[in-house]
Amino acid sequence: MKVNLATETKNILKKYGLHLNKRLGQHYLIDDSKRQKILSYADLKDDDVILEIGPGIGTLTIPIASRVEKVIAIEKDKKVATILKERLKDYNNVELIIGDALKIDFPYFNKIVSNLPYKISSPITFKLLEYDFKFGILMYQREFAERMIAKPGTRDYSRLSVALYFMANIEILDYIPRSAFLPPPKVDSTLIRLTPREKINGTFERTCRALFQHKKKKARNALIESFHEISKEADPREIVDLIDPGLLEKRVFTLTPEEILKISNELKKIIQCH
Ligand SMILES: C[S@@+](CC[C@H](N)C(=O)[O-])C[C@H]1O[C@@H](n2cnc3c(N)ncnc32)[C@H](O)[C@@H]1O
Repeated sequence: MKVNLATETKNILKKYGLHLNKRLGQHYLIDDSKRQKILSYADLKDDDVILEIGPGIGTLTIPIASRVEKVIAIEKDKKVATILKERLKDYNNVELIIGDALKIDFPYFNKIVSNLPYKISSPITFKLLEYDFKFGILMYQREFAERMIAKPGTRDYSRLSVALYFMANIEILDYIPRSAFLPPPKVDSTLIRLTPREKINGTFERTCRALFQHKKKKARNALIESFHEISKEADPREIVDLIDPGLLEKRVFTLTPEEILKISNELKKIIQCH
């Protein structure tokens, strides 16, 4: 049966007198065919425990809850959560946590399915990747998704692209136009599958941070200028001069993730011996 998700959503908002708050990224999905796609990519199984960040009024939560063992839904907005609680009264397999997903330790989950609030895209992605799970079906602002998968030498290549290159496998699944949301945001969205790979170490993270503060400079200058991000004790020039000079001559935005890893491994060894 074809569901008119737009009418259903408008009716719920009207019934509860809810005004959506753009600052909380409250753009609710109203395109049922896109919702079905998300659910199908999630490949839901009876024994799945699904984490959902920002369930809103339950557009994804309710159909997910009817197919899996458990849903953990974390919603920051108390008023929205009250509506969701009411809508979920016939479901005893949803743990609704009211709070900021960035500040809460996640209970066990094996998959995450979320239409994310875009403001927290970066910190929530890194937080998620601290956990072990099978995969996530996640909606991001299109520009952010492009930065996630950007290649060296391109405009979008960033600290995020380098870290995620090692931490996750990212596949673009679909593009979602702004008209699929109520109210329509100013940007289009991208649906991705994110599959965790390896965890990265602290030195690598700090090296990326130092380098990408000066994306267009040569690696040598970037490292010296932001060496405080890596170590406060060692003398920057003394340390940096011990790194492979071929790498130091390259501009930061042209370094491949493997080259950045090499720099960070060399730095780690040198600092340990110092
Ligand atoms: C883009 S809407 C998605 C709503 C619904 N899942 C959908 O697909 O229509 C994002 C939701 O995240 C909530 N939110 C915003 N910041 C949050 C945070 N830090 N932690 C948890 N929820 C948050 C918003 O209140 C909003 O309900």
